[in-house]
Amino acid sequence: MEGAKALQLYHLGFIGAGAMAEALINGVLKAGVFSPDDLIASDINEERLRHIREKFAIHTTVSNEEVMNSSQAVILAVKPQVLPDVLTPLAAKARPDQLIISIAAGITLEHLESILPDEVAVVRVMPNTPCLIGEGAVALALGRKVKPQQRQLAEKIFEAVGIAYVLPEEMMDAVTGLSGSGPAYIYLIIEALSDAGVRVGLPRDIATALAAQTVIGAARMVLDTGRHPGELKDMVTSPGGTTIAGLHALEEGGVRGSIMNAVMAAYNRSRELGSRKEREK
Ligand SMILES: NC(=O)C1=CN([C@@H]2O[C@H](COP(=O)(O)OP(=O)(O)OC[C@H]3O[C@@H](n4cnc5c(N)ncnc54)[C@H](O)[C@@H]3O)[C@@H](O)[C@H]2O)C=CC1
Ligand SMILES: O=C(O)[C@@H]1CCC=N1
Repeated sequence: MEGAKALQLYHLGFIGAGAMAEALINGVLKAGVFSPDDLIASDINEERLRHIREKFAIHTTVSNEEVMNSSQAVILAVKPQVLPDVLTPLAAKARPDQLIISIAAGITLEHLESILPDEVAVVRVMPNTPCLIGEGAVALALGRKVKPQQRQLAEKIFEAVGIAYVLPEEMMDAVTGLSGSGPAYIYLIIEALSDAGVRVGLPRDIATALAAQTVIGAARMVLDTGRHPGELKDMVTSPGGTTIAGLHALEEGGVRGSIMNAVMAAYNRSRELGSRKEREK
């Protein structure tokens, strides 16, 4: 262990220190819910651990077992394809006073509970990368053994990094298709808007800034006014004006259908990842 607190529990441990773990570590530290001394992370990739240690000054280790043994709550942040193999050898170390949180797309509570000892509490969570800056959209599904205090802990972690809803597990694949994968769809749209700006003569940096701020502004209008997106769209759209010409082009391009297809495709893939046979492909 590098810089460990002997015999003391960490509040939160991460098994897998990749992109999503990094977003969550940054988010909880930035929100001030935990300090670096409260956190520990493990990974098989020592380069990742060095990066995480240098960026956040948290404790790191190559031993997943150490994270399991020393943390009050453990976030399983490895890929769904390897999660069962990572968790199985650690399962016997899990304790009833601990909370196990999986952020792996597709992996069901039933599957996680079947690996862990009977009395251990599990929460399945679908975060997204904007948790990095406290703007995440997160859904939590509670396992059978989760006590009120453990639910509070899970909510505290994820409310610190964005908006967090406790939902029935049946909705988790849908959440994955929408908000879990969704940032990537929006980046693609921002990139396309920026390209379009360059195509009509704007400098790249200005085009990207205008595109990104337009997405932020439009999203804030939806959340802050509570108005239907269609009504807000109509507010932009003058009769015979520029916007309706642009909207017509989007409708001709089938953008609504494409976006719905994207969410459906990610939803279906999340369901596939939940099935053992498909994960092994
Ligand atoms: N990236 C995203 O936007 C989101 C990811 N997720 C979920 O988060 C999980 C992690 O995804 P990412 O961070 O994107 O992947 P990633 O590939 O960036 O991170 C996974 C990390 O796990 C490590 N790892 C692999 N085998 C290990 C082992 N045996 N023990 C310890 N560490 C090991 C890898 O070295 C890597 O650093 C996945 O299950 C994914 O479904 C959920 C929501 C959003
Ligand atoms: O692409 C993936 O599988 C992960 C899960 C949701 C977002 N990224």
